[in-house]
This record gives sequence, structure tokens and C-alpha cells, in this order.
Amino acid sequence: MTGVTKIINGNSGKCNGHCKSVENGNCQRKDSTHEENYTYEMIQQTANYLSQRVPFEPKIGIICGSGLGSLAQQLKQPIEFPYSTIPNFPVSTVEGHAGKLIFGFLSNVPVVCMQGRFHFYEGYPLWKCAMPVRVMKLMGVCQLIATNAAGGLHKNYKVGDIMLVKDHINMMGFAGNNPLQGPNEERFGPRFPPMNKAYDKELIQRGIEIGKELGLKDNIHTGVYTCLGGPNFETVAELRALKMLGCDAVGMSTVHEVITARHCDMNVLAFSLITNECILEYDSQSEPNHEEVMDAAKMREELLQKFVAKIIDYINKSRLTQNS
Ligand SMILES: O=P(O)(O)O[C@H]1O[C@H](CO)[C@@H](O)[C@H]1O
Ligand code: HPA
Repeated sequence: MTGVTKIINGNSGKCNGHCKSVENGNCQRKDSTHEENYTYEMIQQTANYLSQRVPFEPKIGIICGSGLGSLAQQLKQPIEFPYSTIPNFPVSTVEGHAGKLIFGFLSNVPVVCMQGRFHFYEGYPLWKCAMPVRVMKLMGVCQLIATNAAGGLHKNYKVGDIMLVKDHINMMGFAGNNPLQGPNEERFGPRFPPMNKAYDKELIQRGIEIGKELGLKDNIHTGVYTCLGGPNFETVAELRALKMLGCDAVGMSTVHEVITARHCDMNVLAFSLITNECILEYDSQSEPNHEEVMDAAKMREELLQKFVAKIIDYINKSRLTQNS
């Protein structure tokens, strides 16, 4: 392991025995897949560190997609933790992902917001990308709202549209990569969690209504999201194949977070902001880029803030108060 990994992971750097390239007990391999997964106790340590510094228990966790960090700026009484200061936490390396965990109140509900997420292409294994979801769970979060920027594959989708995720296709899982790989930690959830009811139907329905109330009319949809490993945008042939498979939007995140959240029995709502058209024709002159993704996110900043606030208000009135 590299020195950097040791600091991030809080590990000793000692290999637990399955590594063939061990010198003096220190693992010499540099690939991220070789890292030891977090133990339950490490996640607990992170959750305790935060709980001791935050005077309320967050109920809803929000993950901000690329360029969507302003969702966190509307939090009242914010308490911020740069990821680099949180024990065991990874750090964000992508433009448009500030790298802060922010606690506060939104629509009078205690929430925690990830202003920046972790992606596989940054070099993190999927379990590490999704680790903050488990920290949220141990802090008391029962509802996840995962947001992302995505390319629109469906022919009716336009830049600026919102797609509420009704299902996903775990392409990385097809290739044998999953955040739940490795020994199962029963204290989080079962070895073989179901995934056919991953996305809360009632919240999707309410999300559509809220979108319409906010004037979205034909610009709000329900659809199927898929995550590829990135960081390159897709080829024409890849996009055509994904379309044939039934994908409506494509990105490089969210699926591993949702799987981890469902494993530990969190309720999930996810939505994509369509930030660019997927290019399905060989003679197109356009090329996708991260700047257009960020620009589209900026353009929808205010609307998305209202959208999320209204959804949280609904969750609060319909569920959180009933359970307390
Ligand atoms: O999924 P989020 O984090 O919103 O970001 C999306 O935008 C970036 C590409 O522009 C990729 O990271 C992709 O996953
Ligand atoms: N493809 C993959 N990820 C993305 C895209 C895209 O077109 N847009 C934003 N994130």
C-alpha cells in the first residue's frame, strides 16, 4: 500500500496474508483492488467522530452529483467537515465535487449532505466509494437521496431534464465488480440483498408531481440509469448497446451507493439531471465534455434546490414524523 492509502484508510499497511508480494510484512502492491475493506469498527469510529461533533441526528442523506454541490448551500445551521479531516474518509479529486460533508437543516429536517462523491475512476474500489453511505446509516440516516449528472440516452430527454431513477442496470456488476464484494458484514445487511425494489415508488410519484408543480411539464421523467466505470465518455457503439439494453441515462456513479444503501435497509430516491445528449450518430460533430456537464448543472441549480427541499418536506410530513 502507498503511504497515502495508509493515512486515508487508517490501516497499518500490513498485509493480511493473501498478498503474494509481501516484504517484511508490508504489502508492496499498489493497486486499489488489493486494499483491505473497512471493518465495521472503522465505520463506527468515523460515525462516532462525526456524532460527537454534530448536536443532532441526521435523518436524510443527500449525495450531490457533479456540479450539484449547491444543493448543500441551502442547509441551515451548517456544520462542515472537509473529507480530509474525517477519520477513514476518502477524498474527492473531481472538479465540481467540493469534498465536504455538511450537516444542517433542510425544510426543518436534520440532514447530512455529501458535497462531492467518490467514483471508481478516481482509483477507489467501489466499497470505498460507497463507504459514506454506511457512515450515514450508523449516524441514524434512514433515507438516501442520491443525485447525479448523466447523459440522456432516451430520445425524449433534453439537457436540463430530470429523470427520477426507477431502476438501474449495474454494468460494473455484470463485469464482476460490486461494492458488497468480500466477506459480508451482517450488522449492515444480508449476504444476498434483493434489488428489485431498490427505488421507492411513492417518492418517485411524488417527485414527478413536484417537478410538474415547479413547471417542468414534459421535462421530468422516470427511467433506467446505468453506471459505467469511466472516466472516458462512451463510444457510439457502447451507447447504442446501452440503449438496446433499456438504459435511459448513463453516468459513472450512484449505483454502488444505492446498492450499499439498500443492503443496510435505507430507503432510496435517486435522480439524474440530464446534462448532455448522448451522441448516437457517427457523423455528429459534437463531443461530450465535463464543462458542459457543469454548465448544465449550474443552469438548473435553483430549480434543483427547490425540488430537493420540497421532496424533503414531503418525506418529513409523510414518514419521519410518523416514525418518531
Ligand atoms: O455522477 P456524478 O458524480 O454526478 O458525475 C458525472 O459527471 C462526471 C462526468 O462529467 C462523472 O463523474 C459522472 O459520473
Ligand atoms: N456519460 C457518462 N457519464 C456522464 C455523462 C455521460 O454522457 N454525462 C454526465 N456524466
